[in-house]
Amino acid sequence: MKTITVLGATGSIGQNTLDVIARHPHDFRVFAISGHANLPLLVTSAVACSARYIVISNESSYAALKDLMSEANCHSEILVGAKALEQVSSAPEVDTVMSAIVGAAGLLPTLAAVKAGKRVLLANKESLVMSGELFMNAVREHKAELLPIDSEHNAIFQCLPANFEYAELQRSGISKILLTGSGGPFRTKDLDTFESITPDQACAHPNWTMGRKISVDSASMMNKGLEFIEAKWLFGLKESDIEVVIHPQSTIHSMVQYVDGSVIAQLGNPDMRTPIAYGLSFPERIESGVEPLDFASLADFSFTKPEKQRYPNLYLAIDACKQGQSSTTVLNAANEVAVQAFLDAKISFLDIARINQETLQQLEYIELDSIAQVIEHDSLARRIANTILGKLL
Ligand SMILES: NC(=O)C1=CN([C@@H]2O[C@H](COP(=O)(O)OP(=O)(O)OC[C@H]3O[C@@H](n4cnc5c(N)ncnc54)[C@H](OP(=O)(O)O)[C@@H]3O)[C@@H](O)[C@H]2O)C=CC1
Ligand SMILES: CC(=O)[C@@H](O)[C@H](O)COP(=O)(O)O
Ligand SMILES: [Mn+2]
Repeated sequence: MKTITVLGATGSIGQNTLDVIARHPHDFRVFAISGHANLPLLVTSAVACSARYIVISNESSYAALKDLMSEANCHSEILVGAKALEQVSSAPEVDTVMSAIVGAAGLLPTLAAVKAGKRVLLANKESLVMSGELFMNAVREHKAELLPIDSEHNAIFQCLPANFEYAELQRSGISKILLTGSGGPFRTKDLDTFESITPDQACAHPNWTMGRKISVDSASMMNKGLEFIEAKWLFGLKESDIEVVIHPQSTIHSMVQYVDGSVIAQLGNPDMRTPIAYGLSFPERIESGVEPLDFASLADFSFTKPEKQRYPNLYLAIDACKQGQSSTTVLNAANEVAVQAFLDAKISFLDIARINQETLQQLEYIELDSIAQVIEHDSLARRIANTILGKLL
């Protein structure tokens, strides 16, 4: 029996995680779940999975949560604040932590799980984008077990040889990592019409059902840029080892190309319960609730290169990755500010890349030698991005 904490339990990944866990009541028990604004779902989830602890970010939600809990006859214990997230991620009873808070807020609780040597199921790609080298050093130092949940990285993990050693592509005969992306809902949309894109249009992903922030990132392909950086740190890659390929059907979740001409791909229906189940049960396999692929009804597989003009955010991210940690931290922060402003209908879809680019230009590159410096630099980038945003309003 494994004991699990689910950070971000009210989100898309969090709910899929609880769904997989509920299918295996003899294998997994839930220790703690966390949520932020969606208190009703937090309470129904806590009742359904019998969570011992519920963690919320803000004291201001406490009274409303208490009321909802007594109405639902929910007996979980409430913990509040950033330190409580770290506490339930590092508690001795916990074996596995699902890191599924969206954005920079996920970094410290995920690191707490790493430092406690847990099995960490990493959906929160922002942790690696913000602090890749420091994060991976902590994984090694504390002997944590880091398993990728992001579908592409989970696919790559499945396609690598079992004896793959970090950064040793040549030794395993690997010539390239092929990172696939759908191209999002605007892959064929006339570029002249981009200024009028609405948040709901951007969130209507052709294949995946996800939270609104990552959905906007998929539409701009910033998601693939963040994943490029994530792949670099997870597997110890050079930028030249990674090629981004548009595959609109999202059936192939990524591939590894070998020097003998073989390409090993991981395929499946676009449903996050597959990588979640793999992370929970690794190295075993468990049932996840995902429908098997029906090859007879699959549409053609197609592949193209991502156009620079259509996806400027992807290329900003690849350039930032080449520059190093300071640039990817700045880009992530600027993008979080810009995407939120777009979702709040304050700026246009095209303004997201404008804010990202200008923030990167305004901040000098510095070495970030500690997590405290990463967080300080993230705050500085948010202030600059907000100033640029203010001029657009
Ligand atoms: N969805 C997907 O299929 C995939 C997601 N990912 C990554 O997984 C992570 C989660 O994505 P997704 O599930 O789609 O996102 P959602 O927006 O659906 O869920 C985000 C979760 O984080 C919580 N949250 C939001 N803000 C804060 C905060 N400031 N402090 C603490 N908790 C907070 C939310 O709580 P509440 O809802 O209660 O406000 C919710 O539980 C992201 O990093 C994303 O990039 C990666 C691959 C695929
Ligand atoms: C499900 C998942 O892993 C997402 O990150 C997905 O990759 C989004 O689709 P895009 O390929 O369009 O970014
Ligand atoms: Mn992904």
